[in-house]
Amino acid sequence: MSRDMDSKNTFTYEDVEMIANHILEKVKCRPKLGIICGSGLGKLVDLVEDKEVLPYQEIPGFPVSTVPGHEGKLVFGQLRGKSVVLMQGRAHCYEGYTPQKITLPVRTMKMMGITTLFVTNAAGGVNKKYNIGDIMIIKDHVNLAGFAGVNPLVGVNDEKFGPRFPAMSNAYDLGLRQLALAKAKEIGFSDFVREGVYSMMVGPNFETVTECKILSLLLVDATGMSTIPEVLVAKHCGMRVFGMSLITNVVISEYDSPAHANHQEVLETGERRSKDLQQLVAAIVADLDL
Ligand SMILES: O=P(O)(O)O[C@@H]1C[C@H](O)[C@@H](CO)O1
Ligand SMILES: Nc1nc2[nH]cnc2c(=O)[nH]1
Repeated sequence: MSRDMDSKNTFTYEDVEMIANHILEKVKCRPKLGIICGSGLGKLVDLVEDKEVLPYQEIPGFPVSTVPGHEGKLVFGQLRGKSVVLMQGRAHCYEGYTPQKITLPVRTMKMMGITTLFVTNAAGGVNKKYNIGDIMIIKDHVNLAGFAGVNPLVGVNDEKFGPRFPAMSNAYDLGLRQLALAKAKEIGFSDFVREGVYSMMVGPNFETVTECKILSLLLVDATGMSTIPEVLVAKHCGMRVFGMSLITNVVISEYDSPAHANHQEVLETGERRSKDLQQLVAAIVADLDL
């Protein structure tokens, strides 16, 4: 397929179909479950057996992540007896990509037959009860980037993807949230697994103190720089969505505090919690009906 796809910022239905077919020609696996791994969470691929790996550079049009903690590989294989594809790393708008480009992999997964999407991310804890290392099951989001016009669904709408005005009141599937909470209890994780609201600003800077105070007033529990564009596109094309944030740091909400957020802490918390995240994801996937 032509590499012209790489310079595109928006993709037609036919473009996405071509990219999906290109991938399916290269791998044997035919998954129904897709998992996007957030910053420092790429070790989730350790759960996968019979791996088939495609670097994003080899997939026409796919944005390549430039951020440490995002490998940039599509990993197919078996996870607890289920066929799965993991995105080991994602691209973000703050890297200079359009919202349509960072969500191309989601539409491509849909076209490859994925019906359920798990999205994960590293996030800063806004809720004062949250601790570093907590896992938050996402029950809803506040699309702050969307308030500023950053939304992958802006533009011409092709009904073959989904409706012009998609509902988002049920973005994070209730059944999957209940399954995740039940599994967390079963494996003894209830003390650090919570349910809450995620928000996204484009980044790449972390929040100011006043921004953190505003997030708290907006009922946000954890904040990051990703996930929401992917969820909007996944819901638009009819996928079932489940989301999880690892609380890698707590946001700074006191003026004149000497503490500050940094990406190293984000990666270190991801590393420290990677086994727990693997255990929880494996337990959920084992009982998932696809
Ligand atoms: O890809 P995610 O949302 O997990 O990454 C978060 C947001 C930034 O990319 C990075 C900041 O440390 O972590
Ligand atoms: N915006 C934002 N993104 C994050 N990703 C990980 N931690 C944070 C944070 O504190 N703020």
